[in-house]
Amino acid sequence: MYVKICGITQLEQGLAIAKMGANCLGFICVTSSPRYIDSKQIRLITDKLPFSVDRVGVFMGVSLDTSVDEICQVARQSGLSGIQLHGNESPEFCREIKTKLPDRQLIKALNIRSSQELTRVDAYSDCVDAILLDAYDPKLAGGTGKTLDWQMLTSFRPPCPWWLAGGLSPENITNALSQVSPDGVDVSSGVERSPGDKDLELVEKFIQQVRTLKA
Ligand SMILES: O=C(O)c1ccccc1N[C@@H]1O[C@H](COP(=O)(O)O)[C@@H](O)[C@H]1O
Repeated sequence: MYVKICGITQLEQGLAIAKMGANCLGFICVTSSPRYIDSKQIRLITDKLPFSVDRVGVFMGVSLDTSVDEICQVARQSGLSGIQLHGNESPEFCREIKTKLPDRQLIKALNIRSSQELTRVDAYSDCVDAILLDAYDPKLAGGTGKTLDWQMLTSFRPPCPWWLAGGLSPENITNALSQVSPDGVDVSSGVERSPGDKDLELVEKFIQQVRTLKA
């Protein structure tokens, strides 16, 4: 199972988490987030990471008016291998990013309120590499610590890979994975002391639990 640890802001923590066996580190490129990190700081971390570890930037493409070109520029400057779109980006916006950066992994995050909203996935499954499902919050796009209703996802099998996010932690990951079968999991606030400051013990516990359940 693919494990992404998101909201990395410190070099030493990023390197330690890579050593623990995370498949991917996430960097928040949304300026309004308390986990925001700029291109220069991301580059200092990505330059030192092993090539085997993916490095994904999290963006909000439309609602904060970050254009395709700005995202591409940050991706290149930061040495990102992937882009996670966590705003109201359309499938066309995703296609434009994929055309300009064909070699980067593209993940579209959707904040889901109800089982009816799962059909939103259909419009994206042919233009992204993975769909990420996160919980809905009226004020914040992500990093909220809110969980999805896992019960509504027990038979969720989209035509593309999908990752489970939203309020995951070492305490609830076993329960979550006993109900749903994602291709990957993504965690941020559930393994930190304060926004952007990861608790390495919690990160290790989280990764170990996932590896015990799903190799
Ligand atoms: O973490 C943030 O501050 C953030 C800001 C804007 C968009 C997305 C953000 N984080 C993403 O939210 C999910 C779930 O986080 P959590 O585990 O519930 O804290 C995750 O994909 C982060 O990448």
